[in-house]
Amino acid sequence: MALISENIGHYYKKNQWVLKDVNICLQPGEVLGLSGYSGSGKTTLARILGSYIKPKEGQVMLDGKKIVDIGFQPIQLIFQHPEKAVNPKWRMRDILTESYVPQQDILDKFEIRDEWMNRWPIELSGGELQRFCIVRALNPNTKYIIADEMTTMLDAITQAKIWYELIQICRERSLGLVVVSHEKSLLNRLCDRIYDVKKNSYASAV
Ligand SMILES: Nc1ncnc2c1ncn2[C@@H]1O[C@H](COP(=O)(O)OP(=O)(O)OP(=O)(O)O)[C@@H](O)[C@H]1O
Repeated sequence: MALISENIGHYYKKNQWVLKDVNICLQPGEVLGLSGYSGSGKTTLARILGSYIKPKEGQVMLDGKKIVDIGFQPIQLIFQHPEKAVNPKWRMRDILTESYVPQQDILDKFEIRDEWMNRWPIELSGGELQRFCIVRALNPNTKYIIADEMTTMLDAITQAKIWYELIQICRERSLGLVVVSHEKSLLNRLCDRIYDVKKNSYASAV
């Protein structure tokens, strides 16, 4: 069930192309990095891959088919700012279980404590909240995860723990993972391949 972007092009202001002729193929279980300087279009591409933005040119295909907007989305995005990705009027238990009920072992892996379940989002730290967003994205029907600067605001130890667990789960379940980051060292450590958004080309992770 490959995730393929065919000749993607996008602009926000007419004819000022942010992306042009982007062709990406991501296989299940593969970890792909998106690199590029600030403003090069990484987030734009991530949102196109996750069907948050319809590109001006080209299309995204999953398993040879166009992605439909209705129903559960098999491509899940995780954003840099978890507080913007949750409903502030919902308690954490409801946020977590909106689309499925995670098993205890996955909550343990991400060190999500039972006492947090009755809290409101504002009563958790950014790192705690992000762990809920990650587990929420790991619905059994998820096929691809797109993580856009997901751990940028976390300390190095928490960052390392989260990536370790997420990559293990992705490998076990054969989920494709797109890691968007401006940190080349992080991408080199995590990814099988890296796509440079501005150069429109792949470079092998070293
Ligand atoms: N909604 C929008 N309307 C207009 N221009 C936008 C919009 N979103 C992004 N842009 C512009 O498109 C370009 C690419 O932005 P994008 O956020 O995709 O880059 P990025 O590589 O993710 O940057 P960063 O690393 O700083 O987050 C930038 O010049 C940005 O100003």
